[in-house]
Amino acid sequence: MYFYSAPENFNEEMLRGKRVIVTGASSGIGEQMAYHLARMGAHVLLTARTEAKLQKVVERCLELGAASARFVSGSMEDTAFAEEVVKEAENTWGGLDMLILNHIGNSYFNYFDGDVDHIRKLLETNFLSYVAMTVTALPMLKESEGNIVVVSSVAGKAGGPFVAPYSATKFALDGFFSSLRHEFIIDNVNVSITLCILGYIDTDSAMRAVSHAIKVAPSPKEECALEIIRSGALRQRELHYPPGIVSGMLLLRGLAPGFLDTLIRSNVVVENVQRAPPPHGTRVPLAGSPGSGR
Ligand SMILES: NC(=O)C1=CN([C@@H]2O[C@H](COP(=O)(O)OP(=O)(O)OC[C@H]3O[C@@H](n4cnc5c(N)ncnc54)[C@H](OP(=O)(O)O)[C@@H]3O)[C@@H](O)[C@H]2O)C=CC1
Ligand SMILES: C[C@H](CCC(=O)NCCS(=O)(=O)O)[C@H]1CC[C@H]2[C@@H]3C(=O)C[C@@H]4C[C@H](O)CC[C@]4(C)[C@H]3CC[C@]12C
Repeated sequence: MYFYSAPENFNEEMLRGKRVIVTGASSGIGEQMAYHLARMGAHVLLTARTEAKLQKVVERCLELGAASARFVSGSMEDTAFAEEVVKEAENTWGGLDMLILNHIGNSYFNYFDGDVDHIRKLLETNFLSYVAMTVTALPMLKESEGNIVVVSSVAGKAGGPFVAPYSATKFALDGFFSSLRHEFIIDNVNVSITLCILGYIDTDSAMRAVSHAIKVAPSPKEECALEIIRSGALRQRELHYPPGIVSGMLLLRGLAPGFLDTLIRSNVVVENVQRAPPPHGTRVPLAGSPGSGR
């Protein structure tokens, strides 16, 4: 069986009255998802660290027609906070229909600097908190036959330069959630898992981090956010956005991985990626300098 009772066509009415958690909702794609869901008449529970931003997003959601909108602020570095957010949904709504896991912690677009603690911390934020929220939400999602939506990246399917810590956390999501999806199907658990494989999107933080060094044009965050909600509601296995570019990359990954690697590197202006000087006597460079042939 491919997937239980997946609807074929998306209709915004599908989200009316649904109870949805969106993480990383104070900016970027998460903020845009909150606005789409509000317009569709959903109940939204939003989370991120910055209370002042969340307050504004909640106000806008109410203006746009959300059935209800509230927020909980805190850091996903702490899995106890991740669980707390889901419990807030349980206490407020008594159930949950859709869990959208979207937040990421700060990282860098540069040569891997050898900082193992940064990877550990990023795994807590970008991966373990996703697992913790899923575990706590599962009884409610089973009850509602709901949806888990996991926002990932092409960097979680194919390695590229300068995103080693980030890429590791996104690959971890694929491994975990793809395995869990099998178990749900084997056990007839009617909870869908949608893994969203995104290319470069024009959010402020992504543009700040990479616009000086990436040759391809970013895709619009508003459309991206709508496609994520749509694919979750349709219970799709994976979303590829923007579709042509991402699906093409994944096809090449199977057919000609070496060629895909060359293509990925050719889209990066390596000269514009400045190697940060290591703090005095602490870090050893792990790769040759740009142009040294490594
Ligand atoms: N933009 C892009 O080009 C791409 C993005 N993606 C994926 O899309 C998703 C959204 O990315 P994007 O919108 O660009 O990112 P943004 O930086 O715009 O948003 C990140 C969100 O996460 C929150 N956040 C940051 N740190 C923490 C933390 N420690 N605990 C809890 N929340 C935190 C931020 O709010 P606050 O600071 O208030 O906590 C913010 O709401 C991510 O999963 C990303 O990997 C995938 C591919 C490409
Ligand atoms: C570097 C980003 C990590 C998140 C972050 O820390 N943002 C704040 C930076 S700021 O302090 O300056 O504001 C990455 C988040 C999304 C990444 C992009 C992505 O996932 C798609 C492409 C994957 C490819 O392998 C490399 C290029 C990407 C556009 C990639 C670039 C790094 C991110 C923007």
